[in-house]
Formats: sequence, structure tokens, C-alpha cells
Amino acid sequence: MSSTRTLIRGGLVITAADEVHADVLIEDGRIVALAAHGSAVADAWTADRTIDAANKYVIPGGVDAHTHMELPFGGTFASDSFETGTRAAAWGGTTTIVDFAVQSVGHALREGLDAWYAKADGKCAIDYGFHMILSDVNESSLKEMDLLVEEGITSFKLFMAYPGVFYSDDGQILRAMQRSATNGGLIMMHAENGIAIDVLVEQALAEGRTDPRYHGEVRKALLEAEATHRAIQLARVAGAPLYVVHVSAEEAVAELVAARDKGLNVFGETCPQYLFLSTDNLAEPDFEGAKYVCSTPLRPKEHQAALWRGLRTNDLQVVSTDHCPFCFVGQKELGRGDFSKIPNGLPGVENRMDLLHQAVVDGHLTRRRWIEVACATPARMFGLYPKKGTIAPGADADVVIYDPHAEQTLSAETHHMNVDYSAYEGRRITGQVETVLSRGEVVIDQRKFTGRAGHGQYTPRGTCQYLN
Ligand SMILES: NC(=O)NCCC(=O)O
Ligand SMILES: [Zn+2]
Ligand SMILES: [Zn+2]
Repeated sequence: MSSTRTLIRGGLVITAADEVHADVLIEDGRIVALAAHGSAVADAWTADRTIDAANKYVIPGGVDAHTHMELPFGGTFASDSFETGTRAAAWGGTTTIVDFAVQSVGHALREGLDAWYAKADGKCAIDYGFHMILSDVNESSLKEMDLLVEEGITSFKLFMAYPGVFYSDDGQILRAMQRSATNGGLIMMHAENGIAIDVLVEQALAEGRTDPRYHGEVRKALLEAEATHRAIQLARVAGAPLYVVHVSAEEAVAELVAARDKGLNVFGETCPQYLFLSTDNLAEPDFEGAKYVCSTPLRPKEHQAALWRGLRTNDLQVVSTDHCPFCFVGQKELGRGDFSKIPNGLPGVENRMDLLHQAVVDGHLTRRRWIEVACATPARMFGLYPKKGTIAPGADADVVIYDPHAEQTLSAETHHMNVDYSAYEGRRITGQVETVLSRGEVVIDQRKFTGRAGHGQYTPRGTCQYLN
């Protein structure tokens, strides 16, 4: 933790609640005070370091509540380690990630969680917490959930997809939801009907439909909507809140809208890939479509309007990345001739804040809504607020100086993620991260990395702060 005083002068401070022309005083890694530019209070402040933010935005560091560093999947591992992935996150203005520790079938939650603590320990450039993936819901893992909530692992991902790997049946899902209704945990649902999808996969392959685009065709929007509906009803029966991850289909958004219209504690997350990419990318020739294989899959462009609308109406509350990179060479290529063997996932932890700023420029979101969906709400949803996700006295000094006028082109040539392609290659973005502070330490200084592996601290979380 820094023991110096830092002053950020002259910027427009944007939070989910406000936009104010204010100077920001930081001490011992925390925000101490804000005061209007030129006010007697601000003018009297002295500091060891002053950062000039004139004509820039001063925003909270991004909170990316859905990453998979080093995830084992399809016989390989996501290509970003905690070291490379959190460094790339910092470059992109994200100062906290919540990654998914994995329980393997036949093993205890504790074992999976300890493996994730060990992977991340001493490696991270920014702060991090963990969710837990439940792959084996049984009497003993249900009991362990209570202990994990006490330890600060307050959310649990279940899969209605991937039979034989991460899949839970409805009985297991109901039991985990009942447990979370009593222990305060939040169930995160991968909502796709995996049993039906596997039938369609088998049929497609038998008919010689093996290209990446068939990944999107068999993972039908209706099967996302059906699973979303079922998850919502199971959560109602259990009396538990529900957070649906990586929502991509218009029909699934409609299920969330219907549930929220009833006043239920049902929440939805979408990701930049569903807002900016589509089945056109999955259909790129020469197996290039493999770069865009993820689940839920990319949808036809027409679905995007429902996602933007959901973000505006707060039927979708969070934009996370589901960052799960696999290199094209040697990893995505495992699925040449069989789309079902392409490891699922896209890189994006470095791109989220910029793509969402572009959404502001394009008129999809207001500036405050940008900060709400990318910083404040994920922090609230996962028990990190107001330590993370805002700029206010007492909050951690996780702050980004953002230049809204800079122009950049996203590319694998210039990104810092450990992956050999960019899902957004050649895309022009207005706006760029200039300087990033993590708990008061400058980790990106005018587009130079000044952080270090091990600066990032494990951050235990409280329970969901977003319930009705
Ligand atoms: N989303 C994806 O394709 N890969 C990561 C695992 C998951 O989130 O389901
Ligand atoms: Zn998932
Ligand atoms: Zn994921």
C-alpha cells in the first residue's frame, strides 16, 4: 500500500451516481476527499504526486466479475495466467477481477479453491476475488458452500450445459439454490439446455456439418431461453436470488424481463462479444470462425438491440467479459473438422472498458450507465461495494484517468493479453485508458506499465448488495 499522498487535478469525475468537476485526494491507498476544482479546499491540498487529468475522465477502476484465467477446458488451458491476464486487465482500466475457481467432479470445493488461491498468489497486478464453480453438487459440497460464503467466496456458478463436465441436473440445481437461500450465496447460472444441445451436436456432426458456424446453430436461442426460464422457476421454488451469466439471446432477455416485472431477484449479465460481434464472425471462412466460438454462442446481429435495451432498462445489470482466451494456433485448431472440439471462450479482459466507452460515443449508454454496468453494479452484486466500483471517501483508490478523445485501433499486435488474435481486430475506438491506480499505486502511467506481479491482493467478498 502506498503511504504517499496523490492528487488528481482537473478531471471530470464520473461515478454511477454523479458527474462532477472535482479534484481527488488519495492517501494510503484510499480516496480521502473530493473537492471542486479551484475551491479553497482543493487549492489548499498538497501531495507527493499530482496527476493532471484536465480534459480527461476520472473513473473508478473497472470490476470484471467474470474471468477464467488458466481454465482447463477441452483438453487445454485458457492461455492467460493470472500474471498475464491481470496485467492486460490493468492496461484496459480494470482494477478488480472475480475469477472462477473450479470444483472437479469427485473432489471437494476446498481442493478446487485452494488450487485457485495457489495459481493467483503473488502473480496478480490488480486485486482479485473468486467465485466457485460447482461441478459436483452432493451432500458434502452443499455443506462446504456455507463455509465458503463465510470465507468470502459468496457466489457459485452452476451449469445447465456441458453434460459430463460441469453439468448439474435440475435436482442438483434446486438443492444448491435452496442452500444459497439460507447461506446468502448467489447462484450464477450458465443457462443453456446442454442435454438437448448435445443431441443437435451429434446430429450436425453425423451430417458432416463440422465448421465453427454450426457451434452457433446447434446452441439455439430457444435452448438458452428455455434454460433461463427453468432456472428462474427453480430459483423461485427455492426462494433464492439468481444471476444469469453471459446472456446472448433476445428470447432469454425476455425471460429476465418477465421475472423482473414480477419483482423477483433475478439478474442478468451480458458481455461485449454479444454486443459487438455476431454469427457473421462465426461464419468467417478458413476456420477463422473458431476464434469466435464461445458459449452461450454469438447470435445473429438482430439480438443486439434487445441486449442494449436490457442494459438501458436495467433488465441486464452487468457487463463482464467471460474472458477465456485460447490461441488460434494449437488451441482453437483442436476443433478443425469437429466444431465441438473447439475450446469455448473469447479474450476480452483488456477491451471491455474501451468497448463500453465506444457504446457511450455511439449513444447506446450514458456515461454514468457505463460506469454503473462496468464498475458499480458488479461491485454491489458481488459484495465489493463501496471498497470497489466508485470514487468516494473511504473507497480503495482504484482510479482510471481516461482520455475520451484519444483514437485507437484494437489489435493483437498491440494488446497485452496472452493470445495470438484479437476478437476485435481493426476495430476503431474513441477513448483510451491513460493512467491507472490500484489502491493508490500507479500501475499504468501514461500508457506505460509500472505495476508488478504480486501487487494485486486477494479480496474476500461480502454477500450480494443488490437484492430487493
Ligand atoms: N463462455 C465460454 O465459452 N467459456 C468459458 C466457460 C463458461 O463461462 O461457460
Ligand atoms: Zn458459462
Ligand atoms: Zn465464463
